[in-house]
Formats: sequence, structure tokens, C-alpha cells
Amino acid sequence: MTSSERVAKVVLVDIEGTTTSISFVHEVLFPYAKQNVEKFLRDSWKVDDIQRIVQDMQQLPQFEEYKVLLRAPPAEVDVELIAGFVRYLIDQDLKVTPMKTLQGLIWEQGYTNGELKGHVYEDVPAAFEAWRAAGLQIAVYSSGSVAAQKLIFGHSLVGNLQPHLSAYFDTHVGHKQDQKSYENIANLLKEDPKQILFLTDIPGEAAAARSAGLQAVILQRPGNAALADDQKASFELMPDFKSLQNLKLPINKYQA
Ligand SMILES: CSCCC(=O)C(=O)COP(=O)(O)O
Ligand SMILES: [Mg+2]
Repeated sequence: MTSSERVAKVVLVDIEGTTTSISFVHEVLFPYAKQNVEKFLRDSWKVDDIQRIVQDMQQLPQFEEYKVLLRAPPAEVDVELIAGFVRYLIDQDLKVTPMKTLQGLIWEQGYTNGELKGHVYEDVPAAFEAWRAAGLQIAVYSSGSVAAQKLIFGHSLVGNLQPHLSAYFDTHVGHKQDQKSYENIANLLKEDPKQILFLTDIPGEAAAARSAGLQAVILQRPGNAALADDQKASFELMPDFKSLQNLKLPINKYQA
């Protein structure tokens, strides 16, 4: 096969609901961050990078909303206030960039001390190997920070999967349901959007990717949200990465 026949060059994977179970993120990672945020902030409060995150958190529109909910808002911004705000954002699963950066730093301690191991579905390592052997590049786009993405794959249940991954994108490129984010990713990868296949569990993300010209497939992993009939009709669906080869996608020309 010549390079001019190659019509897909990059597989761009989402994490939660795609490579990794939603339950791991919501029942292990988020509780770990909630339980450890106060101690983490206390230990690192004076560090410049942490102070920058704390400043950014105060610029979020949700910060005023949160303070109104408190019975006795503290007179000054302190560890307790910011830790409570982080827990509030996590409970609402808000994908705001400074909180996601902070989460990644808290999880780093858990991965380093062995308390956390990143969940990946059993078909993920073999698919990563097969795609790379077929000459595809694998990139990640998640609302979790790039540092958190490197941790989940670097300390996965099946070992270090980072060598398979050549690029990572988080909400610094934009929100996952915005077309522009996918245009930004294609530009950063220096690829034609048509040559990027995005795998995700969220129809709004698949739609945004497709409007930017990417190919998109929706994963129906156990525990993922049910899809409406019109969503099922609008997208290619697959239960796992093994099934990708059964779909009539340009990417499968690699297997010819
Ligand atoms: C990087 S692992 C934690 C994932 C996370 O924090 C999250 O919010 C999941 O978002 P995704 O975009 O991967 O569905
Ligand atoms: Mg997801």
C-alpha cells in the first residue's frame, strides 16, 4: 500500500467510556481526588503552580455560585474554601480546566504510591499494538489533564501503555463538544481531519468531531449511557475496539 492510499492515519481515543470504564473514573478516581484534595492543598499551598491554579479557580463563574451556597463563606480564600469548591465541581462532573489540572496532580500521588492503577478494557492493549503495527498514530483527547492521561496509561492495570501514544490533548485545545477543538487537534497534529478517526462514548463529542471533518465512532461499553434511536442511526457504533475491523471505515483499508 502506498502512502497516497492511506486515508486514515491517526486514531484519537477518548478515555472515560472508551478505553476505560466510567465506573473507574466515578467510583475510584473522583472519590480519591475528593478525599485527598484538602491535604494536597495544605501541603502545597505556597507552591507557585498551585497558587496559579487557585487563582484560576477563583475566575470560574461557578466560584461565586459556590460561595452563595455556603452558610458561612470564609472572609479569605483558604485551603478549606478551595477544597470545598473542588469537591463541589467534582460532584457536578464539571470539566473545568484548573480543577482538572489539580485532579491530575492529586492522582499522581496515588499512582506513584501504588494506591491507583489505571483501568483499561482488556481489548485496549492488543488494539493499540495492532494499530501501531498497521502504521497508525494513536493520540488521546480527554477532559482529564494531559498529566492525568499520561498517568492512567503509564500506570495501567496491564503496565505502561504510554509507548503506544504519540500525542495527548485536554481542554486546553477547547471543550470536547466544540467543533473548533477538533480543528485545533488536526492543526496540531498537522493532519487532514479526514485522516483522523475519533473514538468516544458521547454523541455530542462524535458530532463535534464529525463537523470538523473527522471520522467518528461511538463505543457502547458496559455502563455507558444508552443512546437514543436517532443517535444510533447517525453514527457507526461498536461494543469494543476488536469490532473496529468489522466496520466499513476508511481506516480499515490498512488491513487490506
Ligand atoms: C485522564 S483520566 C480521568 C478522566 C477525567 O477526568 C474525565 O473527566 C473523563 O473525561 P473523558 O473526556 O475522558 O470522557
Ligand atoms: Mg468519554
